[in-house]
This record gives sequence, C-alpha cells and structure tokens, in this order.
Amino acid sequence: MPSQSALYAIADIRAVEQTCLATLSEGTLMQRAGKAAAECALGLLPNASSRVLAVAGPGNNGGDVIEAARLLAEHGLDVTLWLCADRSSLPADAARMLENARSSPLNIVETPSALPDNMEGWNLVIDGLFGIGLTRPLKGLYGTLAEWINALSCPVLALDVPSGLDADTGAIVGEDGIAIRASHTITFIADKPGLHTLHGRDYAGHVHVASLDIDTNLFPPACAHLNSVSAFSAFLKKRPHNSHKGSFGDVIVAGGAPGMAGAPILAARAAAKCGAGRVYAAFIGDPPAYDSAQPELMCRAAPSMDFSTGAVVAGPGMGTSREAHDVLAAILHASSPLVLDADALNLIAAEPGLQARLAELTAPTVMTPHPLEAARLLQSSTADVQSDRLHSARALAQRFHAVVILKGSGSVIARPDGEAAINTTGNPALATAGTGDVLAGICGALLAQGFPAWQAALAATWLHGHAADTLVQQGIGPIGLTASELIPAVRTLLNQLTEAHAGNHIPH
Ligand SMILES: NC(=O)C1=CN([C@@H]2O[C@H](COP(=O)(O)OP(=O)(O)OC[C@H]3O[C@@H](n4cnc5c(N)ncnc54)[C@H](O)[C@@H]3O)[C@@H](O)[C@H]2O)[C@@H](O)CC1
Ligand SMILES: Nc1ncnc2c1ncn2[C@@H]1O[C@H](COP(=O)(O)OP(=O)(O)O)[C@@H](O)[C@H]1O
Ligand SMILES: [K+]
Repeated sequence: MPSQSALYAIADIRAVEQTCLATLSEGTLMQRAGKAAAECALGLLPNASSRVLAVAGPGNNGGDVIEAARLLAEHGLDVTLWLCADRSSLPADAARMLENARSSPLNIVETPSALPDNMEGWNLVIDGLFGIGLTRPLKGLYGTLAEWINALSCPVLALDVPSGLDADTGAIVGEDGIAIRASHTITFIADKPGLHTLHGRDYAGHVHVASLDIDTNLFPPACAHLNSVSAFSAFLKKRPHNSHKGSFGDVIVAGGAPGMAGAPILAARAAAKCGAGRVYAAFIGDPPAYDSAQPELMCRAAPSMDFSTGAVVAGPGMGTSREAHDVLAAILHASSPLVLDADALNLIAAEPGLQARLAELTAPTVMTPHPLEAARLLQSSTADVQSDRLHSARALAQRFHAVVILKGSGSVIARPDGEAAINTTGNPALATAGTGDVLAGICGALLAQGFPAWQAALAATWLHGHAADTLVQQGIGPIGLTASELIPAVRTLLNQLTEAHAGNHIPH
C-alpha cells in the first residue's frame, strides 16, 4: 500500500484497479471492499441489534455496498438494502454480490418508489450510490435520496466517495448538484484529493483508507500528499545555548496603508511569536511610534527600509497605491527570502513588470493567495480557481516560480515542479479577518530561521490550522476566534513540536 498520506487521482486509481482486476479472480476486489466497509460500519454502530440502511446505486459502488450489507446482516444486524437501480443492468461483479445476498437475512427493497415518512430509527446509513464513476449531477430519485439522507441525524458512512462529490477536486458535481454529507468515508485502494479540499472536508467527514491488499508496486507516483509534521520536522531545530538574536533572523513586514495598520501588526506579532530574532513592521502610511501590546516590534516607514537584511513579508494591508507599488518593486529587487500576501499579490497580478521580476527571483519565495487573489493572478475567476484547487495552485507555482499556498478549507500547497500537498488542519474558526496575516507572519518567521520555502509553507499551514483546532477544542471558537488569539497558540504548538521532533543538531 502507498503511504497513508499519498493521494491519487481517479485516473490513477482506475489504472491500478484495471491491472488488479486482470490478475485477481472475479469479484475479489469488491469482496475485499465490502468486507472493509462492513468492518468500518461495525465500529460505528452502538450495539448488535442496530438498524442499518444501505443504499445501492447502478454501478460497482452499489456492488460494494451490497456485499457490505450482506456481511452485516449475516453478523446479526437488522439491515435493509435499497437497491436504487435496475437489477438487470448491474455490472457483473455487483450482480454477483446481489445473487450472493439472496440467501442472507438481508431485507432487500428494489427501486423504492417513495421514501418513508419516518426518518428516525436508523443507527447508520451506508452510501453506495456512486463512487468514482459519477459522471453527472444526482437527479430524480438519487437527488431526493441524498436530500433525505442529509436530513437524518444518524451517522452516514460513504463508500469510496460521498455520492455526488468529485473525488479529484472536492467539487459537488453539477451547478445545482447535491452530494451526500457523510460523517465517515471509507475510501478504497488509496486516498483521493477531493475528500480533503473544497467541499471534501464537509462531505467526507472522517476518512479511512482501505487499500484492499493491492501490491504497492502497481501504484504510480502519488498526485499529491496530505500535509503532515513529518514533511517539515527535519527543519525544527533546538536552540543552542550559545545563540543571540541574530541567530534567528530578521523579519520585515511591509504593508499598512492608511487605515490598514492592523494587518502588518498581526503578521509582525506572529513572526515575533514564531521565533524570528528581530521583527520590523514597515508602513506605507505613517508608522505608529510603537505597538503598545508588543513593543518589541520596530515600526518604520516602508519607503526608507532596507529590505535586504531579513526575510520579508509583503502585502498585509499594503493597498495598491503608487507608494505601495514602489515599495514592492524595492522588495522584489532586494532578493530576500519572501512571503507575498494580500495586496502584494494584487499588485503583481496587475503588473507584468513585477511578474517578470518575481519569476527571476532565486531566494525562497512563498505566495499565499486566497481564491480571489489566485483568480486575479491567473486572470480567471474564483469559480475557475475553486473548480480544481490542486490544478490552480500548481499553475500559480509554475507561472511565478514560487511555492504557493492556495488558502481555504483544505489549503493546497504547491511548488513549481508540480509537487503538491493538501493541509488537513484548520476549521471555520479561521474564516475571520486577519488570520491570513497571521499565516504570512508565521511563514516569514520560519523563512528567517532557515526553513526552505516548501517546508516553511507546509509547517506554517499545519501550525496555523492546528492552533485553530486546539483553540476550538478549548471553546475559543469556532464562533468569535480572533486572529490575535491564534498567535500565542501557534507559539505553544511550535515549541511542543520542536521539543518532540528536533534532534540535538546545533544550527549555525
Ligand atoms: N470494479 C471493481 O471490482 C471495484 C470497484 N470498486 C468500486 O466501484 C466504484 C466504481 O464503479 P463504477 O465505475 O461502476 O462507478 P459507480 O458505481 O460510481 O457508478 C457508475 C454508474 O453510475 C452511472 N452514473 C454515473 N453518474 C450518474 C448519475 N448522476 N445518475 C445516474 N447514474 C449515474 C454510470 O453510468 C454507471 O452506470 C468505486 O468507486 C468503488 O466503490 C471497488 O469495489 C474496488 C473494486
Ligand atoms: N473554513 C475554513 N477552514 C479552514 N481554514 C480556513 C477556513 N476559512 C479560512 N481559513 C483559513 O484562514 C486564513 C484566511 O486568510 P485570508 O482569507 O487571507 O484572510 P485575511 O486576509 O482576512 O487575513 C487562511 O489561512 C485560510 O486557509
Ligand atoms: K458512495
């Protein structure tokens, strides 16, 4: 089996499946999928007399659920199978599973014409309507069924993919389409990107991977990975006693047009609390004398700054004035490790000269667009960006020769060679003004401390999301979490991770 964090596109899963089907006896993979699903379902059920509703569609996803339902019924559970398909046109493997189920205690209802009024009484629904073979939106009976299932209060286990969700992109198929909202998904052969980004996290719930005992050698390289601590932990370093503020780098945050001074302050505070040795906040407008909540920050006027002395975070609250443009041009010419956020991205999107300079940079560079900023950079629309977030992040990384964090639920981190990761931490508490500034500040602090761009982006995204998850567990959010509150939580987490993962290596 490929690593747990590997993600595969539908086309690759199909290729693996075809190779296996050619060598295994008929129905073997489906039996394995059904067995894994039944075991997963048992773990979600309260007791041995639980009532389970299984819904089967017209393809092999239906075959998986028929087999799972049979096994659960034979295990003594009260299982009803709604076969929402014409039995005579089921694919061969699924038809075989249905035939096997005939002699089991499974209660089979063929093509239910109406849904029962009573919605209660089920302990679990298993969704086997559609998997990776979905080609169009759920309509008619399938659409009604999805709506009905989504209104139930019991757990819902999706097989392979929640029906209606695109496993490659996390989009709901069709403009006015619907998908089944599962609390759990057991996905077969390997994990899929669409379960973790855009609508994926809302619709797939907890994702389990059942590899179906497929030979690892049959897998091509993964199309992306889930972000994890192991991807960046090599750069977490314990601090030597013999160190000083110069050992951990400077961060210069440039932004803060009149009326927007808070954004660079948030980024600068985050940079300071994530370990940068010295932090400057450089303002397009008049700089405040100092930050009274964090007087360690040095507040300066941006036009007079030397940007070559540290890692630079450009953009928070920067505005798009002529002054902002000139400061950004100076930053791009300083060739420092760089984080480009917010208005720095908007300025770059609007000016080919800045784009050309950015493409020439060789210092580590991270861009942190949200979907609208990404759309401006790609000269497309937010809807286009979101329709395939992996593709959009890769396209940006290639075009601008930078590591890109495409923000949002399931942030996508991509680098110019096409490598990509999807972040699994974070939650809607982060959907509040200023959290993006904090992310940029964390990234800047890690660059200043010697992280390469890729690992800085992975670590910053992971820490930012995990801090929000921890705060929500403590009741500080999701409602009302503020960006400022995120900063000390990220610091605690960074110290804990460093303690747990750093070796005794002494950095120079
Ligand atoms: N072939 C096998 O042996 C295996 C298949 N597996 C399962 O098979 C699934 C893929 O099977 P299929 O390729 O049959 O695909 P699906 O079962 O996802 O569905 C495809 C069928 O649904 C129809 N269809 C697609 N969208 C529709 C819509 N919106 N409304 C109505 N009909 C629609 C298609 O015309 C086709 O008949 C995987 O997701 C997985 O669950 C796994 O069991 C692994 C082994
Ligand atoms: N629903 C969500 N789930 C997970 N992360 C989210 C969610 N909404 C926002 N975020 C994260 O919060 C941050 C918001 O950044 P951004 O949109 O730039 O806000 P701002 O510019 O106001 O600081 C990003 O890191 C984004 O990924
Ligand atoms: K399904």
